[in-house]
Amino acid sequence: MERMLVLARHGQSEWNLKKLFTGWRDPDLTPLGVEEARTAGRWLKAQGSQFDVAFTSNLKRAQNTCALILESMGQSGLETIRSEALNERDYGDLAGLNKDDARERWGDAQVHEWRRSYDVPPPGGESLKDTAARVLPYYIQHILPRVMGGERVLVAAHGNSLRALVMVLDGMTTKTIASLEIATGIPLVYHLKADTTVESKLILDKDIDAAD
Ligand SMILES: O=C(O)[C@@H](CO)OP(=O)(O)O
Repeated sequence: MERMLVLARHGQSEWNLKKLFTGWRDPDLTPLGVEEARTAGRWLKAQGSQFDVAFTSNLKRAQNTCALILESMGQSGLETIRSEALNERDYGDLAGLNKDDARERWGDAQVHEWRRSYDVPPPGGESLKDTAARVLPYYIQHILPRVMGGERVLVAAHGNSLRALVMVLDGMTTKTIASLEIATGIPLVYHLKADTTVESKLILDKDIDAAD
């Protein structure tokens, strides 16, 4: 039985381009972000993947990425389930601020701690631990049963909501998670064992031949 789970961060958003903390704000993809999503779909198609169901967040950069991936795989209209549980971490009072300005104001170390530590929340926002506390129950209750039932599942979401998931799948610690970055538009292709742990992981980047 194929237990395939593909995690894809959205393509570049308008606020990624402007280097603004985004969180639950809802900017759209840039033209580059649209292209990244289409390319991800082409890569997945080139390696023979098809999906049975897709999950995405309540934010349009992830929803549009999901739709563009499916479109370039010839799978537009596939069942797609949206949930706020998969949203980006809430960046609280930092949302809308420029990341370079924040580093000047609070210092590199503090800003890095807010962005990448496990349990230090940004002011008024969610830590990765808080984010995991909503992503993981949703994964266990809604996504994992579909994967274990033999369906091929796409999850199009966000840097930090996916870090919460990868932390568990890859068995990372609260320390090693601090150095994990998830690139825009690069799908992570997992196959799971019958006990729900990871059998294989492939990072689908440009080394994969995906000529049109
Ligand atoms: O601003 C955000 O919402 C996220 C993702 O772009 O930023 P960071 O990488 O700093 O967690």
